[in-house]
Amino acid sequence: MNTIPFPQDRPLDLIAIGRLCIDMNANEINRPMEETLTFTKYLGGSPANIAVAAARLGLRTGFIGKVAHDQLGNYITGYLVKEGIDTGNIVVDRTGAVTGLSFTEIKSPEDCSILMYRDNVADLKLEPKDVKEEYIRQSKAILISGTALSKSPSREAVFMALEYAIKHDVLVFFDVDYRPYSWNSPEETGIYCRMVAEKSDVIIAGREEFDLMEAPFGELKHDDWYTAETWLRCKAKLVMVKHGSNGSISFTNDGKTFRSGTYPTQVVKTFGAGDSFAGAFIYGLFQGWSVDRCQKFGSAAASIVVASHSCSDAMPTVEQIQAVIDRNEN
Ligand SMILES: Nc1ncnc2c1ncn2[C@@H]1O[C@H](COP(=O)(O)OP(=O)(O)O)[C@@H](O)[C@H]1O
Ligand SMILES: O=C(O)C[C@@H](O)[C@H](O)C(=O)COP(=O)(O)O
Repeated sequence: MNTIPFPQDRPLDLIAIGRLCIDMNANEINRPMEETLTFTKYLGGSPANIAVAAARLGLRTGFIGKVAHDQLGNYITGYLVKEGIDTGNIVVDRTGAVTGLSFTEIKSPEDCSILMYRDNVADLKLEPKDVKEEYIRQSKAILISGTALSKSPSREAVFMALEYAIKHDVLVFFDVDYRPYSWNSPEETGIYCRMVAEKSDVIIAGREEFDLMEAPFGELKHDDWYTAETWLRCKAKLVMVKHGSNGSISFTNDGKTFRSGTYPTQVVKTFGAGDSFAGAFIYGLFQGWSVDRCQKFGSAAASIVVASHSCSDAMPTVEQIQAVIDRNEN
């Protein structure tokens, strides 16, 4: 039996919901932002990156989101169409909201940061009425990105999607994707993310992100086993804790634990690791692979993306990921 039992006979594998943005990645790497002169534009936003990763690997992927009514909004939708992602449920904002921008600073391979411009962004204007029950029931799984919970009406739209997913046995992936800039306080983040995590089938997050959700449960434990126990007691079938360059550890509701290290690579920048990891990991679960194998596959995908300049554009194919695994096993 598969670790994760997906519903069968649905035209779509995965629908991502949330942020559709632009990454402006510094061309002059190993310099602070103040001295960076030029940037290259890419599709960005964590769920958008994961959707691209999944589609490149062959999953039938769709998206629920809102884009600005301008050239950047057109660019985003056009990019997704080129990747074979269904954009029929991406709505164009008519309130004058703008596209979220992420300017990346690559000071060194270990020292990277992101400067986000996210005031009045179109993605957070997604409304409950933009989320169609009929669309969600056509998919085997949805992917919720935590940042979409940071403001209304996007927050309510996500809860709507979550309820439709549960009603139609659509599997729920939750990637916490904590971006402090989007939230009023860590407490607010913890409360809303916890409400989704409690109803999710697979939770993917870093140590700090789990800590945010676990804070009100008592003294913070910063402990992966405590995390597993907390969330597997709810609805989760699988809990994935990411530890950056130290790899990841996952726990399943049949009591198993899996660890993965990382694949050696020439790191250009650190961001994009999580999204490529999630996309490839999710793909593996769809193939019915063991969690162990999915985790390695995710890790190999991340090693390719951290060695590249972009996130979305660099998402690898199955063959490219397999080549990394083979190279390191021989
Ligand atoms: N420097 C690195 N080299 C190779 N693989 C990496 C590196 N950093 C992260 N990874 C891989 O990507 C996964 C997710 O990375 P992480 O940094 O935890 O996510 P996020 O980008 O969401 O913070 C890790 O578990 C690991 O497999
Ligand atoms: O999510 C964003 O808005 C920015 C991303 O597009 C960016 O490339 C990034 O930070 C990727 O995140 P990660 O995979 O969690 O490192």
